[in-house]
Amino acid sequence: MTSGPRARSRLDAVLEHPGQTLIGIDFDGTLAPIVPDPDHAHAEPRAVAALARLGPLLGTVAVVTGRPAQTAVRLGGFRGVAGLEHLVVLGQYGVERWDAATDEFVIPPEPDQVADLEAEIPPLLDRLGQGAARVEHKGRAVVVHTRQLPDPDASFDTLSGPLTALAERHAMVVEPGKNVLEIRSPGIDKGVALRAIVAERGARQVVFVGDDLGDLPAFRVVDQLRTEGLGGLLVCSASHEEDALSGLADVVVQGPDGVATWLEELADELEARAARAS
Ligand SMILES: O=P(O)(O)OC[C@H]1O[C@H](O[C@H]2O[C@H](CO)[C@@H](O)[C@H](O)[C@H]2O)[C@H](O)[C@@H](O)[C@@H]1O
Repeated sequence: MTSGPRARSRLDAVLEHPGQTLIGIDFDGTLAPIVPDPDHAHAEPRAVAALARLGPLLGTVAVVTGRPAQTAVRLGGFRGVAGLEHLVVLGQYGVERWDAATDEFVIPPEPDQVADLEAEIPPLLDRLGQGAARVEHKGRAVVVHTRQLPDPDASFDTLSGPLTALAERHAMVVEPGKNVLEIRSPGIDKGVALRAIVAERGARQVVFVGDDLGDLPAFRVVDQLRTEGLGGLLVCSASHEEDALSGLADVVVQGPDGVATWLEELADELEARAARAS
């Protein structure tokens, strides 16, 4: 399940105090396999089933994603799953929230500057010869996808500078990801979101599972929380596309399939301990 004695002792702390543990998990590339069309992504069923086993055993299970909360709930199929009655989904990097317990969404109003910025994107893409790039509208953010273009990496490089300049003119920032450039408001990221829910839940152990650059702030916060006396375990969903997280992680698994297996093994071990204790 883990690699090395340090990772093992960090996992042991989780196993010994599951009720004080919060697990935060990313969606795309971690719970859901990467697919060309973002509307066709779906959570790996084995991973959802494993989370449903972990739900009653852990203090908190939270999906922390760049997706709008409503999209993540729909694509994840999280509503009404036995075992996930207390799941929390933090969407748009923590700006939005869904609580399974109440089935309520908290979705703040969209920033005014998004519509103005969006209007400038199609002519900019055309000028750069990238008019076929897919534009994903997320209400409070806009994502330009290059995965479906003939040369995704070259298109990403072509668009990176001009989209960053456009974002800056509208007081927004660019969040790069796997063949995506996402333009959104500054001020909140997955680290801020994770720290807030850890404090809200009074968690003493934090596990975070992620795969992409947008997960780095959460990885850094877990590191900081360790220096503040909490337990922390970092799991990387590795891929050939992004390597920024693997060197920081305690556990490296191969993509959403590996994540699902790791979650199943965690559930197996926690259920075995609970059975021994009863
Ligand atoms: O925080 P996450 O849950 O990882 O969401 C981040 C972005 O993920 C989505 O894009 C990624 O997944 C797509 C579907 O598999 C894929 O086509 C794309 O290339 C990936 O980068 C999503 O579309 C974005 O809105 C999210 O910001």
